Amino acid sequence: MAAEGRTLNFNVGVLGHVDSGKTALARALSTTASTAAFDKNPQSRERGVTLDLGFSSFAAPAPQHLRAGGCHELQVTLVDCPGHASLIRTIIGGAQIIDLMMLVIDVTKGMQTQSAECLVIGEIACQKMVVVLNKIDLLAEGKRQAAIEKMTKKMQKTLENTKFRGSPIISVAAKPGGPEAPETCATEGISELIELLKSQTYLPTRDPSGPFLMAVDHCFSIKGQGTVMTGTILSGSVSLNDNVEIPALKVTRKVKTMQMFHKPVCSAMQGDRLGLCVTQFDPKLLERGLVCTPESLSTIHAAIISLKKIPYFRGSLHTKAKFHITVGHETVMGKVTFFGPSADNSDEEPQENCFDFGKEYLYQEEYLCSDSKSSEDQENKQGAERQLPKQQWALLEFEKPVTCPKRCLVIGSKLDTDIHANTCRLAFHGLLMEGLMDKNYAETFLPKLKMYKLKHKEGQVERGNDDYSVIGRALFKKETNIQIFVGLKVKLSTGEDGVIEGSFGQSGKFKIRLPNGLHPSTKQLLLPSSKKKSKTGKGESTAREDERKVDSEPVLISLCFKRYVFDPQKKMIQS
Ligand SMILES: Nc1nc2c(ncn2[C@@H]2O[C@H](COP(=O)(O)OP(=O)(O)OP(=O)(O)O)[C@@H](O)[C@H]2O)c(=O)[nH]1
Ligand SMILES: [Mg+2]
Repeated sequence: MAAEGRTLNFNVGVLGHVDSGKTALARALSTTASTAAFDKNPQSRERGVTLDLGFSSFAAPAPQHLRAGGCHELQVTLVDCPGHASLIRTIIGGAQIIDLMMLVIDVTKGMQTQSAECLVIGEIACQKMVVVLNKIDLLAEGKRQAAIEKMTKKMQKTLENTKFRGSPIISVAAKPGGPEAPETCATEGISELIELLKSQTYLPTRDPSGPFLMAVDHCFSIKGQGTVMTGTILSGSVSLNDNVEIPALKVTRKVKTMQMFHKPVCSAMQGDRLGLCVTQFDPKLLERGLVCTPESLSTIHAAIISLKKIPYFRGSLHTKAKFHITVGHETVMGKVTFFGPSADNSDEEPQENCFDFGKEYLYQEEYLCSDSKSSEDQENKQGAERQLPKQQWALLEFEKPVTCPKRCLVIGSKLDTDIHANTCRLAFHGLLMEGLMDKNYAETFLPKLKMYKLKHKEGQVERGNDDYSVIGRALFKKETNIQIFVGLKVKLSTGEDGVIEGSFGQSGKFKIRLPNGLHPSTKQLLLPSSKKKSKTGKGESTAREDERKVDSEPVLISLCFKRYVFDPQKKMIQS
């Protein structure tokens, strides 16, 4: 192997709006490539392992810039992404394996809803992109060049605000004449695209450490040998005789043989496309799925993620709302609870790698973002109090358990949105910080999550009782058990600090003890006669107004406390 150099498997995702010609393009690429002159090795033409629908590949001698890195053969695996709902899963599933994304645009239509969604996914999951303007044969002959240039400019502008600014844009006709045209009809621009793809390849960082995880896209059995799973290694590495687990079937099997590029190998690692032959199991039970180091995946019922809203998502993100949540390779419905740093930690720098259970967190009714405000407004000093936290989290509670790797990518979307509604269905993306494996997490785990709500109640002083106590009202409902509030501190709008001493008579009234007594001025305010005294005025209108103000403005009582959302005792806490 060493003498002939390495073969690099480079994974290219083919994404785009429905009918933009992704499948046609993948087909044109693999056909053109395999019949092209550079494919001298007859062995590399034939397909050793049957590739599942959506996967195709072509081989080529490695371009010069890869040779320097010790790689002599290049295999490009095209991951042709199918329709909408499954698209999101496929991409997230392959997020770690797609080294480059081809965004296919129907040149007669330009950016469409799903093209935009693909761009969003690309921004989350991919590093590099090539835009392919397809169907140029549909442009009127005489105006073709001008139309291509116009669309190219438009696309450049679209990419301007993304991390793909300046990505190459190329125009092709993958299937000139459309579905009715004979298969032999000559394609346009495909060889140029292959050259472009080759020039865009790079030596991806592949990490053999950590648990082995492979996304299986095809599974079949070979008589007398075992069951073969083909797929792409998402993380870690695997060697002959390793035990691997198929979590969906809850079985463990031994690796008997392995093949890469039709050749037997003893080990393989992240990014490789592999055929893995293990001791027999019924291949029908696993069409697509995962195979991994035993017990390296966990099945979780809920999760804590760190997340960001996808700016193109027009809806708001409300606590208690339900989303389709893609966790690793599975998509389930889940309920979301948003939270952010506590008031004292709001300035803290984001922690991407861990979630600190020692800290306190502030419950949020919704994800906080600057959407509705202009960015100018945000910079404005006046907007300082609305300053956004640097990091926000969510608790996800799944309708059914999901099996996923640690730290996997999480995407929340509204897949039930009408696909013709022309809106981005992807709502947020994040990283799994903590998976909750216990089915009874609500009792066993959530109480450890110190997420609190700040509560503020306001009432009024009805009258003074004596120099050291007043009677309050309107702070509680009639039926509230005031007993549980006894001992809590309150503050009067006139400045005095007090403590709730107990209920007073019926109808929710209560007594407040003021350890430092009432201010003389407050006493004056609360005098029952103060209302009547006001008729003695000397005609000064301002004085009268003042008095009227006094009459109409009662002394307010404010009660502030915090309560941990998951505290089973619902204790009220004051600092
Ligand atoms: N005229 C013309 N038609 C094309 C071209 N490429 C694809 N088509 C046609 O466009 C239609 C859609 O092509 P597909 O390759 O199935 O598109 P897709 O993007 O894979 O579609 P989905 O997988 O359903 O999202 C088919 O009828 C193709 O024949 C092209 O270059 N020119
Ligand atoms: Mg297709």
